[in-house]
Amino acid sequence: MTAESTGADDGSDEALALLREARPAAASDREARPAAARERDARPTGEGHTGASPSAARKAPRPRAAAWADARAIAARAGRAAPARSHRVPLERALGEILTEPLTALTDLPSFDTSAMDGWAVAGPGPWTVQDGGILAGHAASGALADGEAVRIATGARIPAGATAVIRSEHARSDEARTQLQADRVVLHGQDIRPRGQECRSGDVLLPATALVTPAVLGLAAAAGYDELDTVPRPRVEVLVLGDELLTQGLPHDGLIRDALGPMLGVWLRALGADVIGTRRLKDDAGALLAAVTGSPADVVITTGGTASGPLDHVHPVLHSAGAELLVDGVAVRPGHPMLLAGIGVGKHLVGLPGNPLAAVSGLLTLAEPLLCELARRPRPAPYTAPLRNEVQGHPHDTRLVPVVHRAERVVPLHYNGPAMLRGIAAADGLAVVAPGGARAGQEVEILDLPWVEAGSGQGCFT
Ligand SMILES: Nc1nc2c(c(=O)[nH]1)N[C@H]1C(S)=C(S)[C@@H](COP(=O)(O)OP(=O)(O)OC[C@H]3O[C@@H](n4cnc5c(N)ncnc54)[C@H](O)[C@@H]3O)O[C@H]1N2
Ligand code: MOO
Repeated sequence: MTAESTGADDGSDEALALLREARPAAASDREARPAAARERDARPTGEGHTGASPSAARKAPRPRAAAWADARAIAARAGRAAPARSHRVPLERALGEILTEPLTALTDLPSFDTSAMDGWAVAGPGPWTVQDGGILAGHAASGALADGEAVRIATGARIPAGATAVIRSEHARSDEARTQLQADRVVLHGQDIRPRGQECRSGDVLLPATALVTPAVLGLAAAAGYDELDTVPRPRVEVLVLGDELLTQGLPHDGLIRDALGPMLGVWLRALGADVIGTRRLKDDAGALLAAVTGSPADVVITTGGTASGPLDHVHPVLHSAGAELLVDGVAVRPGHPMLLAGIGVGKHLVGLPGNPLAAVSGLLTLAEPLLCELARRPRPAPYTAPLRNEVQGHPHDTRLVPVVHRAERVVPLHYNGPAMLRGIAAADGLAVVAPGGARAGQEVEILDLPWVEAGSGQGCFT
């Protein structure tokens, strides 16, 4: 490995480091492990869960991991295959959702002939006799103008019947008595009048169904008379954070560690367009997990941890008990290879993210992102590539996802990209997809943008 290359963090580096140290596990190390972990090792196999035995799940041969691109395609297909849904929501709740009905104008726009400028409405050629008063925006129709008459008018006000043009205040002069008006320049017929229906006629299709509701679409919908819109609801997501070893505050102690995923995933999922209905922390208890999974009202349940084959890794046996269909069971990607995707009912899915935090991010972007995007019927961001500034060492047969930051037309692979680390991804603005075998400096690699730095996909930040 060159000084600038980044290692294949498939766990082998950590394993080699341990071997090199050749240090027998000290009794104090063993004792420092959480009581729950000691208990879980001591527990007879199969205890503490309902349904299929974890040991059976452990011993059953696992199917071959899906290739990374195949796993994403399967997740996307699962989302597309879910039954189409639509709801009617007030405008302000529709932002970031996809229209299920065309946006058809409910009115002409403008809905009346409108003054485009502050000035005078005039009828026929000048000079004009100025009428008393004036017409302001929001006022009902005023009296008609006869040829040779003018009246003060504000931008946005209704053009009186008979008016043939608007003259801007700065382009005309009235006499001292303010009864006669003279134009400073040629007055063109219809100038500075926005005619009714200039932008659209009632019934015109302004946007097709499938359009993304952006802030501008909300403005257009309001202008065109809408109070509510028919859209694809955001997929409802519930996050279940598993692990007896997790603390929700304070410093790590006695083998317990802070939960890094609970604070991260809910907001990340919202940035991916999900309606996160809750984040629950569960102990390593198969019964509790089964109840949480089968009782969840969410369209997508996201679990963290428990995907591997340790004694308290309950996700597989619980899915078996729940009669789930495993669509992806392991992905040839580092980190994150134990990630999984299962169908848990009509239109309902579970994404099992591995517990190691960067591995969980990998699962989020590999499986949850395409699934959620398709469930919400949102367009997938177009894939793009960027050249690497530095060589990245590859995994022999798995894809690697490596945190990178864009710098001067290139992407710089970041250190601290081990499966249990968040330091690299916290400084990153994307993940480079490095094919098995690695990539040279200068080589183009696919980049997965992080949702808050996404540019050009039209979905904005934290929608
Ligand atoms: N025999 C094998 N063991 C493991 C394999 C394997 O292939 N064979 N794969 C390793 C890999 S890779 C990963 S990733 C993990 C996945 O494990 P689980 O999904 O079962 O997750 P846990 O065992 O519950 O946790 C793993 C690790 O992550 C920490 N963790 C869990 N949740 C959180 C959280 N919310 N915040 C911060 N850290 C968390 C946990 O304490 C563990 O250190 O399995 C390997 N083992
Ligand atoms: O590397 Mo594991 O794949 O930590 O998820």
